[in-house]
Amino acid sequence: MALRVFTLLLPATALLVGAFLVLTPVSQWSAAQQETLTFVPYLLAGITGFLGYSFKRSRILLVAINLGAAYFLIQNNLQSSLARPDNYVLYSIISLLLPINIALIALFDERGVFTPIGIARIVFVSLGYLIAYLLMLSGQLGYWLTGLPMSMIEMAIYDTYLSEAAAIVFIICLIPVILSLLLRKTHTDAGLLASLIAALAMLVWFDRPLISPLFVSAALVALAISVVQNSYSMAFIDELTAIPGRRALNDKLSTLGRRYTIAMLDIDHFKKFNDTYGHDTGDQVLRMVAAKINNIGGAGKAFRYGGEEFAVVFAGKNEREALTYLEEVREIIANYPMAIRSEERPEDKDTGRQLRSGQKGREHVQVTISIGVSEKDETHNNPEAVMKTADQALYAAKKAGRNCSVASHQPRPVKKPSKPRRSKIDFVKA
Ligand SMILES: Nc1nc2c(ncn2[C@@H]2O[C@H](COP(=O)(O)OP(=O)(O)OP(=O)(O)O)[C@@H](O)[C@H]2O)c(=O)[nH]1
Repeated sequence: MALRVFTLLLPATALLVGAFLVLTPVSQWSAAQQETLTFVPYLLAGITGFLGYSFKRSRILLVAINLGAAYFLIQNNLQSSLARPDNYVLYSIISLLLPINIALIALFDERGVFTPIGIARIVFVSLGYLIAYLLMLSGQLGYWLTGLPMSMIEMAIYDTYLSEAAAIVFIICLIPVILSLLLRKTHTDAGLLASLIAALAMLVWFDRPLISPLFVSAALVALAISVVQNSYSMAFIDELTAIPGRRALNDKLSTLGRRYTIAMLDIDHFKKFNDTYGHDTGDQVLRMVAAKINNIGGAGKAFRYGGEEFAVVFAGKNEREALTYLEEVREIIANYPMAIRSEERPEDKDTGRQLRSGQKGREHVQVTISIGVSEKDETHNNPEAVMKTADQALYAAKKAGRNCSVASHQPRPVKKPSKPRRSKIDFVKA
């Protein structure tokens, strides 16, 4: 899980670090260049918001509005000293609206933009900024200063402008944003966390020249990237196993060169497994098997072909070379004791008795896979033909007793199945 979250956060982290690193060089740009830079966030807010709308990522659209509106107020009303009462009140309002809106957006589910709830959310996110803007225009904001709590008036936490109250709000708002990322593990949630951190950095170092255009731009680009990554995942990554799916396999097959090997892998007696332990435990097994296959050596690329069938493509390798890695992964899976929760007791009485005699609470099951493998040669000289022969070899592996690999050029199992699984089906790990 940690690796997945780390991968999700990688582009956003790179962007924020990049924005921080260019702060000093950018402040040495000419006045005209700096002026141009201040328009970039508007453009990015428009593009990101449009992407969010087009790809039905309403939360992305809402954050783009949130960042865009805050940036508009900063650029138009906060380019003079924060010692002015109205400026400080506006700064304080922005430092509360930004994190609170992001935290609420993190809690929202995805909804259509032009639905009553979608429109209500857009109004809600924009309203605070609109009211603040109108009050600022009327010159009344400064009068509020006397009404603000002391913790907001104290200008500094150490040497930053952020008030203690705003700092506490930021910390509280981090909780739903981080929880949403850990639970949903989506690119959108990674973009939301990046936006919150960018907002915090911008407000903490508020007096640094061009901090707002740079950090708002970094957050908006991170959000736009998250939309693209999300669409890629939906199209190419299998949702259940989180490894590339059939479409990604077709893509890979179209790029193969002169030498390659394709393997087809299938979980043995998976129907019986599902019937015995239930579909949810079956899904758990599929994820475990996919994870092991995905870690295969020899630069093999794993795909979920469909159902309980997987494909591994070895570019630049022959059958013999690929078999070393495939046999390795077959044995890893065969020897892996998968713990299942005790409430997932099998319906089958015999298996249940065997399970109960094992470790209480942590029952272990074990599955095996069969493998068919084939390389490109003169007769099978395109990926479709190679896959077909790999499939025939897989059928031969099933007939030979399962839990073994068969190569198309050598139609006997590479290694005799240590535990043939033709008739007696037993998933319980001894
Ligand atoms: N839990 C779960 N089961 C799935 C999924 N996709 C396919 N299956 C099941 O996989 C089973 C495949 O069964 P079969 O094709 O008959 O093959 P098998 O039982 O594995 O037998 P052999 O391949 O001959 O060893 C079916 O029961 C499907 O319902 C899935 O996403 N989740």
